[in-house]
Amino acid sequence: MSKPTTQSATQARRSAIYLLDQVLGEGRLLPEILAAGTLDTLPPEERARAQRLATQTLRGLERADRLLKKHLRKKTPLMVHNALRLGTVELCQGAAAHGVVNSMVEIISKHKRHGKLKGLVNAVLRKMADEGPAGWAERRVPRLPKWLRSPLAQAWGNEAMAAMDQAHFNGAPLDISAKPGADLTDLIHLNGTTLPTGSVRLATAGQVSALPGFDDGTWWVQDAAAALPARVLNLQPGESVLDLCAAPGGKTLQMAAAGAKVTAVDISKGRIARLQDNLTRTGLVASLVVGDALEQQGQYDAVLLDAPCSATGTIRRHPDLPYAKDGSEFGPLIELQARMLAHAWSLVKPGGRLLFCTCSLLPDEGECQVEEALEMFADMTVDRDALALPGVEAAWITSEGGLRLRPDYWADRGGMDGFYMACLRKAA
Ligand SMILES: C[S@@+](CC[C@H](N)C(=O)[O-])C[C@H]1O[C@@H](n2cnc3c(N)ncnc32)[C@H](O)[C@@H]1O
Repeated sequence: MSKPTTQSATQARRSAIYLLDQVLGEGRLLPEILAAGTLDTLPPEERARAQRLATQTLRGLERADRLLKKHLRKKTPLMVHNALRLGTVELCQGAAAHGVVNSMVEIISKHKRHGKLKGLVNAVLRKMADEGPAGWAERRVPRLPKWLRSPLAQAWGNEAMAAMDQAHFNGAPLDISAKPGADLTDLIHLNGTTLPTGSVRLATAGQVSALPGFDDGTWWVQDAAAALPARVLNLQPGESVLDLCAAPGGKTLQMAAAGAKVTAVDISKGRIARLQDNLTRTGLVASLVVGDALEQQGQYDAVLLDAPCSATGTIRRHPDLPYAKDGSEFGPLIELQARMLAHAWSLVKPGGRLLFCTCSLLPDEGECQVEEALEMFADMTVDRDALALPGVEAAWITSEGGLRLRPDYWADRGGMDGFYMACLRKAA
């Protein structure tokens, strides 16, 4: 990556502050802000840099606020506070002081309403340049906001919660799934390793589309945990499978690559278009449907339901989530998941199977859903044998027979997304 000019570095910082304002002030998620085309006028490198800076700041937000606290006696406008937070995180993570301070002072001085606070920004960031880096290392690992940390600590215990905080702070490497038999030697030579479950992990990736094999469509980006539901389902060539809530399609690609006849359904037209792009690039085939999972009909050898959920398992990649959300939508989501699971069950042929999964850390969106379904449907059993896969550890298997994955697992390998899955068999 080339070194940005002073002007483009300042523009990336200005955009990063805007992203932070939107997440922390308006409760919007980063992907939603970016999908609205807000940063589309920036050159791709600047856009990527703005995104990276905002993400880094959200991961370190609690530390930055603790360091800034003693220098901010009065309430500071959010935009100025976010500039200070970003500046603090950059300075504490090794950026050159003059670049960061000059940039932030320029951004604030040109701001219509807050221009008069440029002196404050200058003074505080100069102090941060002096004391910040040492103070940074001494502060505790940033914790999730209480509204989310409390239920997770209650579910998994304080020790696990601390390990999950660490995993969220560390962020996530890039994981790759490939077509069966694909040769990924070039990726492995780059700086990749093969994980025990078969995914390939790159410690540092840079621009994904520039990596070897991307243009040939031999692989796609997919977290190692997210790659397990399709492996557990273990489709055989020619089997019919309904992929509910399918986009952008990591699991669709796996199932199509296994030779199954895949029908992929998603309610979002835009996300189905991304799924189509992924199929085109990889040369794989699936029938795509824009529609509501609850309205699908038919009978399939297998159904995979990746139900909409809190996405709390993906905070390593999406540190905006705990700040943009407040948990108020969890109740309706849990209720929707139960309805979807019941409907999906009606679409499974006798003798077939349903793979239920969510990228959530909340038992209400995983273990509890399956326990309740098992009570409700007399013809449903859990297929524990389906979990006997390379790399799946016995300790991850739950009492009801599902697979619980958490971001603190594989800590020495770089973690994994939080996920829950269970393979449910219908009586023949
Ligand atoms: C967790 S994501 C799916 C990820 C996907 N399975 C994959 O592997 O790439 C959840 C998806 O559910 C879709 N969705 C939400 N409500 C839906 C509904 N009622 N019917 C169908 N899809 C829905 C969303 O548009 C979103 O794409």
